[in-house]
Amino acid sequence: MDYLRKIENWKKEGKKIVFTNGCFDIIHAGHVDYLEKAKALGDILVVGLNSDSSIKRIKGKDRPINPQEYRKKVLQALKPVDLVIIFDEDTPERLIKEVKPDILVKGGDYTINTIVGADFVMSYGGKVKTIDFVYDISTTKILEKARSKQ
Ligand SMILES: Nc1ncnc2c1ncn2[C@@H]1O[C@H](COP(=O)(O)OP(=O)(O)OP(=O)(O)O)[C@@H](O)[C@H]1O
Ligand SMILES: O=P(O)(O)O[C@@H]1O[C@H]([C@H](O)CO)[C@@H](O)[C@H](O)[C@@H]1O
Repeated sequence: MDYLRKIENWKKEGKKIVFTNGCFDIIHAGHVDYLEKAKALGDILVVGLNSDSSIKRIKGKDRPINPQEYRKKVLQALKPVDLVIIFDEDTPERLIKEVKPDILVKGGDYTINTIVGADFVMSYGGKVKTIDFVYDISTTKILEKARSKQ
């Protein structure tokens, strides 16, 4: 797989790989803050992006608003993001096992115990971190606000 070759090359260059995942349906200030802080924990930021069908299963049939290729395009254009990989399962466990990141990151809505893949990453000495929310915003809140104005 092409993305794994890229990641292997970065590792050979001694770069620290940070991995996170999410839906990133409507990008907001919270996402940007989060991605900047995630990137600052290492050298390369790899983002696992939920496919459309996985979002439908997790968040309901009305989601996502934006299809995966559009979500990927926006995410890839953000400064801290080096690589976006779409995954189709409900959790990124398989992808985390492929990528073997040095640092696994999720938002402050998670604890180390609830982060999928945390045990795996810690098993080889990798680190697991959460990043606190600074902005009180989410894609769901944006949609609720927009719908209430209709
Ligand atoms: N306001 C925020 N501040 C910091 N991190 C955030 C914020 N909102 C989401 N994140 C983080 O961004 C990542 C991707 O989240 P996701 O795409 O599910 O965003 P969301 O806005 O919470 O979506 P939804 O409202 O649909 O659940 C997650 O790790 C999440 O913790
Ligand atoms: O940040 P969210 O929206 O809570 O996380 C989603 O959760 C999914 C999974 O159930 C927990 O890892 C995950 O597949 C998805 O990438 C989102 O992060």
